[in-house]
Amino acid sequence: MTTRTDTAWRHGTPQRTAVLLVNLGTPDAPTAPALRTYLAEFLGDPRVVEIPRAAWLPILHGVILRVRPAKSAAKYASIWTPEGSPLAVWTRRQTTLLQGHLGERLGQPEPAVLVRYAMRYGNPSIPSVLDELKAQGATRILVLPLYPQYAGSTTATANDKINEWLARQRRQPELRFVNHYHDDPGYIGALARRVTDHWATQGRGEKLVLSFHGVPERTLHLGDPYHCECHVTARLLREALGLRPDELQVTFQSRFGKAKWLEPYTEPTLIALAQQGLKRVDVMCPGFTSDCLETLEEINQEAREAFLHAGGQAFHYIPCLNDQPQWISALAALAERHLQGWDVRGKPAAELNAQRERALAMGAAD
Ligand SMILES: C=CC1=C(C)c2cc3[nH]c(cc4nc(cc5[nH]c(cc1n2)c(C)c5CCC(=O)O)C(CCC(=O)O)=C4C)c(C)c3C=C
Ligand SMILES: [Fe+2]
Ligand SMILES: [Fe+2]
Repeated sequence: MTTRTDTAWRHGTPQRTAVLLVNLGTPDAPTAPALRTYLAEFLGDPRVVEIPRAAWLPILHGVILRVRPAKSAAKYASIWTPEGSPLAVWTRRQTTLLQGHLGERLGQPEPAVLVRYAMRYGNPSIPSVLDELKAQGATRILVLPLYPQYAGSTTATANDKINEWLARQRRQPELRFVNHYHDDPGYIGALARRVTDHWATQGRGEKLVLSFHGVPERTLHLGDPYHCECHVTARLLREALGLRPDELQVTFQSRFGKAKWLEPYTEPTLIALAQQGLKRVDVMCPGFTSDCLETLEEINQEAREAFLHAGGQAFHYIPCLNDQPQWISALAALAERHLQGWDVRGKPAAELNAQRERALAMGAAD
């Protein structure tokens, strides 16, 4: 329902631009009750589990939410930090760094562009952050998901949540959505730098495995571009590193449920490589822009153990982009390119206000 009164902005309010970083979200604590709340929201999303509600909700509430929270909580406990869940810690840090970077690049001490983050599931929620941005006078919002590859189960559902909020506003901000940046040279360059920095200090493995989060294979046939975008990222990264096709392999992790997901699966591939005599593997997860449960526990703990148990001798995990300076620069450049049409660059807030006041004085605007 539309809000009856909507007086966040008065006549003559200057344009204020914001960048909203959107990430998946994470539980508030590594405990079974916190996991139950988080998983109920996440797995109750029809964009994530595309099974008719009448069939899925009894399974979710009857079986999954009874068993999975405690198991997942134990996994989260193994990666939790004093500052909280790694996904939340890195997302906060990326937000702070991007705010500094954009302020600096746009040449203003007082940020003309506000940078905030919101989580699709859990906290801070998308509607709460949008309310806050609106109250701070953000009349234009650039939505930048922290997912380089587009998927219905990540990018689209975040956009849906934003549009749900928009539908409740009497006076709507202008919105712009970045769909994907899987082939962005800044993103690819930051990934390549991550790998070459690792090789410079740790030497190089016989193969570089790129493990992306999986999705049901069915979504590929239904037209979701995710699979293709993961492969484009991998090819561009391979070219940037000057590797032969056989020196790099794409795999998909985190299968959920019984259906077929994108193949090849990460852990069985690593086991097969070890069994074929591969001694050292380097593993990286380019689809995750922050280290999180799926990289720190599933890859760096579980997959490592499986590879070593199958006869591999060295497993090198290359961390996600996190707060790497090249990555923050790439994000800033990406945001700036999308902000260009909004004419923010080089126009400090003070100048925009002065322009507005001149126009008002001349009676050219209300
Ligand atoms: C990066 C892209 C991601 C896609 C695509 C994605 C699809 C997807 N995920 C699930 C189920 C789960 N994922 C879980 C954790 C999780 N997933 C992503 C990213 C993508 N998921 C991240 C970054 C994380 C980690 C969050 C963190 O807190 O660190 C979980 C929760 C953990 C668990 O209980 O295993 C589930 C469940 C499905 C079903 C799906 C596509 C349909
Ligand atoms: Fe996931
Ligand atoms: Fe997982």
